[in-house]
Amino acid sequence: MSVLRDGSNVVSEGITKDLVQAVHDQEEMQAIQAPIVSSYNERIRPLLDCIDRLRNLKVMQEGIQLPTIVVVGDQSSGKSSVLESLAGISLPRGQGICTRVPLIMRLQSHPSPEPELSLEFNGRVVPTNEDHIAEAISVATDEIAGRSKGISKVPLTLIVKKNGVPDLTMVDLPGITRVPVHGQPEDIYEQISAIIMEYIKPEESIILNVLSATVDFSTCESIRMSQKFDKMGERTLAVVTKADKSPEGLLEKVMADDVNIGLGYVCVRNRIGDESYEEAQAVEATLFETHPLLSKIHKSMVGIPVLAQKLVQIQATIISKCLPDIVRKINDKLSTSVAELNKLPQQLKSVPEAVTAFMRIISSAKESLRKIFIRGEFDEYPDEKEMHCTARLAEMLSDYYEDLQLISIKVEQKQAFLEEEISILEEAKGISLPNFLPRKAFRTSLQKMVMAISATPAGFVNKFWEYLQGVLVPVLMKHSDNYPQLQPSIRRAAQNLVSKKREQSADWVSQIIEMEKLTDYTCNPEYSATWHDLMESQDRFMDIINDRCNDCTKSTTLEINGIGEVEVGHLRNHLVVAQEAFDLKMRMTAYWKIVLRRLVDSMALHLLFSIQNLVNKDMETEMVNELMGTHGGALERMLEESPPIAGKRYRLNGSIKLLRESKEIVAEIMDKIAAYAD
Ligand SMILES: Nc1nc2c(ncn2[C@@H]2O[C@H](COP(=O)(O)OP(=O)(O)OP(=O)(O)O)[C@@H](O)[C@H]2O)c(=O)[nH]1
Repeated sequence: MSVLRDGSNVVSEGITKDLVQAVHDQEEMQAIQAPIVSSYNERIRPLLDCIDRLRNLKVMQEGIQLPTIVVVGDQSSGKSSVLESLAGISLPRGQGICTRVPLIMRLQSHPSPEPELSLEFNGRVVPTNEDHIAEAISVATDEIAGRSKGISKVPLTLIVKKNGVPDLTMVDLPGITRVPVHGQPEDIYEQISAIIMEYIKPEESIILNVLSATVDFSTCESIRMSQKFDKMGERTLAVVTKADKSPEGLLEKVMADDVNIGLGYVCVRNRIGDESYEEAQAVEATLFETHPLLSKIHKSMVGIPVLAQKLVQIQATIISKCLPDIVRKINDKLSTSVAELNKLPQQLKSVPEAVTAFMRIISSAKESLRKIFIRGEFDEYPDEKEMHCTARLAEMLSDYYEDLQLISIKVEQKQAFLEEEISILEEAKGISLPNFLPRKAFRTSLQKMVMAISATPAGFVNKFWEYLQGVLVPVLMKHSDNYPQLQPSIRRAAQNLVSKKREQSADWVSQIIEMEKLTDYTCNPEYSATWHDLMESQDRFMDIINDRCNDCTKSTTLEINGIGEVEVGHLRNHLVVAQEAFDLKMRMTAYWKIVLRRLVDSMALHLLFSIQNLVNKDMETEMVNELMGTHGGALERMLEESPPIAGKRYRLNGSIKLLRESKEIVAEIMDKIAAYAD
């Protein structure tokens, strides 16, 4: 049984299952000395061309991954030498880092005996030839990544059209090194890792892991890295180079498969020094046939021709497997981009068009504001609690009522029971009948209470308008999203409007406070009812302070309905005014309830009225004045498309063009596949 079979036990499903099967089928082929060019190539050539054309179009920029054979390996493991052997050309080779940019190598079998080589990078095509290719790659690398030893993720494409090469596209990546050599940036490892990961992460990538026979595979960085994304090695094929240098134990190493290589191992001996490719091929073939140790390795696992055959097979399988998905993704992305483009605001060409667009912003914003401020519908902002305005406003009003009550209680608790009332009555004394509660005393008491809470309504009004601004501005911004050039003016208009409204509310509140101070009136029958209830405790009160009850010596506390328990013992020194003071206190208590409710009720009506006016009338006027008034010029600004929208339109048009071209390319190949199937 071959190592390949052992190694593939772990593979179970999906693309990788097909891949492993493909490799098995090939293993069964008797023609181990596979001709690099075969009729098989002619079948996969169109598939490969299609993928290469998509790669050239840069369809990957649109997030569409293409099946790619990615060559990874530790530094100097022999990656470039393997590619050279496959392509039969010279690449920059040597000790230390040679590959400094991703090198996309497209090998194409070509009928003419004259090879054609060219490099594509930075939008240019540079023709070259076999004698100068290594030098041309070094020059292009310097141009992309600079002359020092730095690296770059900008790829360089090498097209090799040559008689006898396999139809293959592979990406050679910089070798992994942990220690920066002279002239390399300190973070070279991180930079190289980032590039490698970007290429090997997609499920569509086949990892060609180049391992030197001279090292322990489990210590290779490239194995560690490929296992991060392909833990079971299901899409990893290992090429073991330098078999000639380290033949001892190689068979055992690949048989043991300690590093989980699902797609199997191929051991090779690359060209060395000045050998020609023909010489190198012959030396390799002899080595694996005659070497006492290497000849024991199964023939399906040795030599560059076997590697070429395997890669061609794997590539064909992965491409045909991925193609339907690529077609679907291209179609999906195309319809998403077209829909996004259609959603962009229409490019305005004239002032009437700009006026219409402006009026549309106002009316759509108004409708949203009516929903959230007035009708309490928050379907546009289901999860943003702050935007559920009617509920928040109701909460704010109930907090406001509680605040007013708390302040009133604190004022009452400042002095002992009736002490305040007694002092007011003392000062309100005049030449008049006794036992006749002077109106002046009631007014004084009322004014003191009103003064104590007077700052609260003003504070509440500020808090409310601040909240309203926090809702109004985002709603307006959302509706004017397509015209960012208008947004500063719209924001300013909204802020000005809220300031004006806040001032109006502040004036209204101070008037309300003044009115409450001036007049003590209510038509609410609850006032009299409450006063009567409270006065029911008066007799008991008088008994306690006159010491006329049995238990009065023991306890001088009195329970009053609606007020609670109060200490009255200190009032025995004020027997003359105590009764009047009690009456004054109870009248004030009953009336104050009415005052507080009136303050909250009228605040609610005032605010809702203000909101209605703001949404229905004032907002439009303010916007028109701000945007079209003397400092406006908004309509002219609307005619110039904003840079972000123009940028988005440009980007979407670019994507759509690219995706349409891609769609045509894949449509062609799908037709061909359908023709084959027939
Ligand atoms: N003896 C022998 N030497 C080899 C073999 N393969 C590669 N080499 C030598 O190993 C050295 C490194 O090979 P490269 O192909 O440059 O390695 P690389 O992985 O591309 O190097 P970087 O891109 O710099 O990471 C070169 O001197 C090659 O000639 C082989 O099979 N046998």
